[in-house]
Parts: sequence; structure tokens; C-alpha cells
Amino acid sequence: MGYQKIDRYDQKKIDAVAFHYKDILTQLGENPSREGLEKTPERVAKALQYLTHGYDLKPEEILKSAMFEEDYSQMVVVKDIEVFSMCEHHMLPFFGKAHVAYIPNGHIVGLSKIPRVIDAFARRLQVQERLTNEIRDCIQQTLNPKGVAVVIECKHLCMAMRGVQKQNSVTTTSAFTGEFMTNDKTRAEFLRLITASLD
Ligand SMILES: Nc1nc2c(ncn2[C@@H]2O[C@H](COP(=O)(O)OP(=O)(O)OP(=O)(O)O)[C@@H](O)[C@H]2O)c(=O)[nH]1
Ligand SMILES: [Zn+2]
Repeated sequence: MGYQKIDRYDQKKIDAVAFHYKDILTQLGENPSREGLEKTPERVAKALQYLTHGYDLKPEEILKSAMFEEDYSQMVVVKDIEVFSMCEHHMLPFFGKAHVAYIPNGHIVGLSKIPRVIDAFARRLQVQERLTNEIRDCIQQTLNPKGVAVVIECKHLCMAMRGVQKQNSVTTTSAFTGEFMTNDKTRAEFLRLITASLD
């Protein structure tokens, strides 16, 4: 399918990034020719291409590919969706969970497309706030529901492994449209549902 990740790597890009990584290893005091590191520049280049493959995806097309007319007007919540992204400041991972809800307005969307949209934006260099807003805006503009809610909770390795070195802090961001903005009860219901446990 056209919108999905191509499963081939762009060898030209891999070669270019690997070339620079070899130099970076030297600058770090390593010997890029030793056995364990010989293939590392190429591995890193491939990993980075994977971790930023969201630039090749079209999140609106992902949603449009599975929109169905349906007379269902209650809130739809998909919660506890794993998120892996990279902070644009340090290029270190941040990861955690996303919770997304929408209130249909004539159309529903294939459930798997919500995590796919999250990945399309998360697999780029990001800040958590922009990631949250981009997911909200994409769903609102493409599906045109009566409201969208997005909550993301993440740990940032740039705050844990280095810098301020806080191992347990979690950052929560949220973004709302429509009824989630205007109706306190709707927003409270969403927040109750995402904190409720199945068992
Ligand atoms: N708002 C926001 N900040 C982020 C995110 N990811 C990383 N950061 C922050 O980006 C900031 C960059 O600040 P700088 O002072 O330029 O970078 P730095 O000297 O490495 O800062 P420290 O991390 O405090 O050592 C840091 O405060 C990070 O914690 C994010 O998703 N959202
Ligand atoms: Zn960072």
C-alpha cells in the first residue's frame, strides 16, 4: 500500500550518513576499523533512517484509507498506544503511551489507523507538544469528528541519561478540539476512561 513504510532502505542516504558516522566514531576516540565497529556506521545510519521514517508517510492518507460511514455518535477511545519518538534537541528517545479519542460525525475510522497516524508523526525528530498537536490536527482535519482528544505521557531519555538526570519524571501533554474543549463532562469522561483499568 502506498502510504506505508517502504521496506527498503535508501542506500544513497545510508551511505552518506554512514560516511559521517565513521568520522564521528573517530572524533569520540574510537577506532572505527576495529571488528566490533566496522559495520556500526551503516547500522546507525539504518537505525536513524528507521527512527525517522515518518517523514515518508502521509498521515492524512493513512486515515483516509479506512474511513467508513457509520451512525455511531459516542466517544471512541483508543488508549495505551505505545509511542517511540526522538527529541529534536538531543536526538535521544522519548517514549511512553498515547491515548486518543474522537466523537464521530458520520464517519468512523479503522482502529489500527490511529496508532499508524501516531507513528507517522512520532517517527520524526519531535517535541512532545508538537507531536500531540499534530495528531489532534490530523484527525480533526481528515475525519471531521465532533471532537478529538489526545493525551501523551512520555519519559525523555535526554532528561534521564544525561542533563538533569531525573529517572522517573514523566511528561504529560494534551490537546483537544470541539466537544472535548467546550464540554467539561465530555472531557472528564475521556479522562476517566483513559485512567480506568480493564480488570
Ligand atoms: N518542551 C519540550 N522540551 C523538550 C522535549 N524534549 C527535550 N526537551 C528539552 O529541550 C531543552 C533543550 O534545552 P537546552 O538548554 O538548549 O539544552 P541542554 O543544555 O542540553 O539542556 P539540559 O537538558 O537541561 O542539559 C531541554 O530542557 C530538554 O529537556 C520536548 O519534547 N518538549
Ligand atoms: Zn532532548
